[in-house]
Amino acid sequence: MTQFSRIEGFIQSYADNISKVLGLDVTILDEQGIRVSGTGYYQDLIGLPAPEGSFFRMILQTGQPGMIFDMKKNESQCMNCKFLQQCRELATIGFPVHKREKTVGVIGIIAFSPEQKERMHHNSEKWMPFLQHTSSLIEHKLLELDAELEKSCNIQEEMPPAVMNPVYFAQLIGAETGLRDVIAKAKKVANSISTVLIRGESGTGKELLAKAIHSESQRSRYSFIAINCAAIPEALLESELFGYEGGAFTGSRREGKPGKFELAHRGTIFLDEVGDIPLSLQPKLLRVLQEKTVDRVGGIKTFGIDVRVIAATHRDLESMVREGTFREDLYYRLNVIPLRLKPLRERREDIPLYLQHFLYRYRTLLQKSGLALDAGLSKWLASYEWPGNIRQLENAVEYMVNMAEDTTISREDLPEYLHLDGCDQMDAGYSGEKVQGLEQRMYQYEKAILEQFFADPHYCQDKALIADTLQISLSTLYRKMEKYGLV
Ligand SMILES: Nc1ncnc2c1ncn2[C@@H]1O[C@H](COP(=O)(O)OP(=O)(O)OP(=O)(O)O)[C@@H](O)[C@H]1O
Repeated sequence: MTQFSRIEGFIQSYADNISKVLGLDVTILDEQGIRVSGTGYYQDLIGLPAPEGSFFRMILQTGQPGMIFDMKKNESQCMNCKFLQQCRELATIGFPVHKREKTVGVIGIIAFSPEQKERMHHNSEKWMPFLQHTSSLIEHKLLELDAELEKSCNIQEEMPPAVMNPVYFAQLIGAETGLRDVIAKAKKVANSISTVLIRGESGTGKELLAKAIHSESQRSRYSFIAINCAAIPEALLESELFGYEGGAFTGSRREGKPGKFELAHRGTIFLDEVGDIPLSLQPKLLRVLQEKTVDRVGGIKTFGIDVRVIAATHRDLESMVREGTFREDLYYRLNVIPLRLKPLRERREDIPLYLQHFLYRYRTLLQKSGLALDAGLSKWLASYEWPGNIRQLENAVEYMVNMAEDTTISREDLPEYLHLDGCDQMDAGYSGEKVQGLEQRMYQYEKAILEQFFADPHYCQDKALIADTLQISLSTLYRKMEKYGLV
């Protein structure tokens, strides 16, 4: 979307009026060469790009007005036009629209009949200043719009930024080991405006990484606003994200309420569980991401926002796009900088670091400073699959520190579910062999089967064949690939 799309109605009324006054067809293009308004023949072409190499595109490039009084003879200006053979125009005048010295559009008037062509020929000297005047009016309208947007931004600027303890990349456990690559990428894009999409299972540290990106960016003195799209009922999510005006719906505050996007102005918004955003809201989110403006629910004003977007999901968005539950255009808009956080089972070297980190934290918090982990238990914990990832590991350590009665945390102090998951088979002397529960064994087994297929040259390029052979649907295959890190 360009600046013209925000004043579409205004521009179309100009096109209609010029057409009436001059008795010719009118078309107006935006800076990308998209027809934003048109009369007569051009009405049906609104929203479509002008042909590559066409006369109006040339005006966009040069920023100079131009006329062609005989399209058939003046082939030099039309020679590169991809539409030349089908063109029915007889004569045309094109005038650029500038904004602060930059060419941001073109107004064109077109003759289709010999009589119109004749009139254009005779009146061109009078019509040029007229077109220039129209162009200035459009520029004026665009500048007015900028000022309005700026004003709405300034109002937001007066809001105090939300307080958040900064998180630095170096503080993240695994920054030098299992997370080194992803953190290196995150550092590179910390100051960019591009949208980041963090993928990873639940509890892998997506929100923490988002906070670190914000903390190490130039936006860090403004707000980091997080919203969990899965946790808010569909009926409320729209007003939470985009805000509402007073009286927008029953029970709403009289003075209205800014949405998370407005609150994040100049800062960062973290759209957690973005894969759970309902289809009905996806077009509005896409519009906000593209146009960087927000319309509150029940409002008529548009707020300009300057927000860095970081989204996260544990969902297989590609499958969702294929199944039609997630819009493809929104997916591409979000997935500009993809970052993937590996689950703990794929970076086992980090598990002892997390164990030590959380042990230290809870020993201190619970004032049990002398507490240590039994060596055998420590090895077993390092070999465990941790389906809930870091959150689960932290939770287990907190539980154990609470339960421990003497200076060593032992098997008896483990949460119940870990007993069920195989730790009871651990010898007192611990053999060092990994002991796994049924769920973990199934996991390894399924992963190994898929890895075999992807290592086989006969199958590896043909996912449909793999899905057929395993008698599962293609979307199930994609889900499993995501789960086992085979994408
Ligand atoms: N690299 C890390 N170093 C230290 N602590 C971490 C790290 N990653 C995650 N944690 C901790 O693990 C817990 C879960 O992290 P976080 O909430 O960021 O995960 P998430 O992937 O966003 O989870 P969900 O998808 O369920 O929302 C938090 O307590 C967080 O502080």
